[in-house]
Amino acid sequence: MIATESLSKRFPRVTALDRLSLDIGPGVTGLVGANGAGKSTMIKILLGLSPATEGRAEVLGLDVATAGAQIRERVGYMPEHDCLPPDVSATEFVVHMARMSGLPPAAARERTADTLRHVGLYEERYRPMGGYSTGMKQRVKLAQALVHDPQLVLLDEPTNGLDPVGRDDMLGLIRRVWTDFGISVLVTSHLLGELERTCDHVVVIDGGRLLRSSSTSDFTRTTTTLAVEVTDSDAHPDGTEALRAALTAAGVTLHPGVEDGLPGAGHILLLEASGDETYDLVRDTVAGLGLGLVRMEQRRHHIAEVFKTQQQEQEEVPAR
Ligand SMILES: Nc1ncnc2c1ncn2[C@@H]1O[C@H](COP(=O)(O)OP(=O)(O)OP(=O)(O)O)[C@@H](O)[C@H]1O
Repeated sequence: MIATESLSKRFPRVTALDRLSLDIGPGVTGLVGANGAGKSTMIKILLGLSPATEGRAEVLGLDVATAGAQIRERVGYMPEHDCLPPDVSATEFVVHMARMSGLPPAAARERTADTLRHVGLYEERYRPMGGYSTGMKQRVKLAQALVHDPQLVLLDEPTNGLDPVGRDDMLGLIRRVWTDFGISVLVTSHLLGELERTCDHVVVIDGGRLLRSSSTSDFTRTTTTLAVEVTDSDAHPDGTEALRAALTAAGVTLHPGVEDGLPGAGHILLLEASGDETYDLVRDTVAGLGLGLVRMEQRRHHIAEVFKTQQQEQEEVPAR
């Protein structure tokens, strides 16, 4: 879908992208980085709106330097900032964008109604957009990116300004753009955690440089850490501590501290699972103590943890 080779963009004072080489396939891909990392610059280059200083990039097999107009016919774009005219309704605006993309009037109206319904805008779509909430505006911006049935959409910070519920809704919609319509997505965010559930692949950039590009499952691969939560009992008013003592005596390595568990149950113990025998040992120990087993699960990495580790490693490299 997208391939870049040693792509750089230098402004007089800042290098926004620094020799970035990427290969992004179909599905939902997250482009993540702190503010100023170069995400918007990358999107503008991919759309053929801003020339790269060096290197090359292809979108859907088309060269961004020479085929910008063809790329924009096949790619939808949701800009980061508010760009909606306040006096027109969502329907008028999205029909206009559909017509600009070359759809005939009847098809433009039909696609607009379908797309606005898909993003969850119903009666409100006839009201002027100036009175819309941020969430509604983000939905209109997403709708106009989808209305001409592109093969790929580039979404720049679509969850910006949304509260946690609005953010979850938007992430669900983005996921469905791929699963329901087969339209690939490149979505930028400065929040790593968001992308974990939404994306198949994550690209992390920092200061215009590639930190990591891999599938989300590689980021969140399972660890050898086992999380165990038990109930208390009359004989063991602190079931968690009783289990900790019994497992330590049985030679299991436990991580220090406990995490909060489910309301009404105990805390969560974290221990090293050397193999299946650890599972059996935990089960038998819990049963032997007469406690209830609430959970026993293998922990997964969170993307943010992996990212933190990488940053720490880089910071720990001694200066030469
Ligand atoms: N037209 C420009 N002229 C000069 N510098 C620019 C220009 N556009 C972007 N930059 C600089 O390039 C760097 C990358 O900016 P970019 O907007 O791509 O970052 P970003 O990751 O999208 O962050 P944000 O989410 O805050 O927009 C920043 O340091 C920015 O100040």
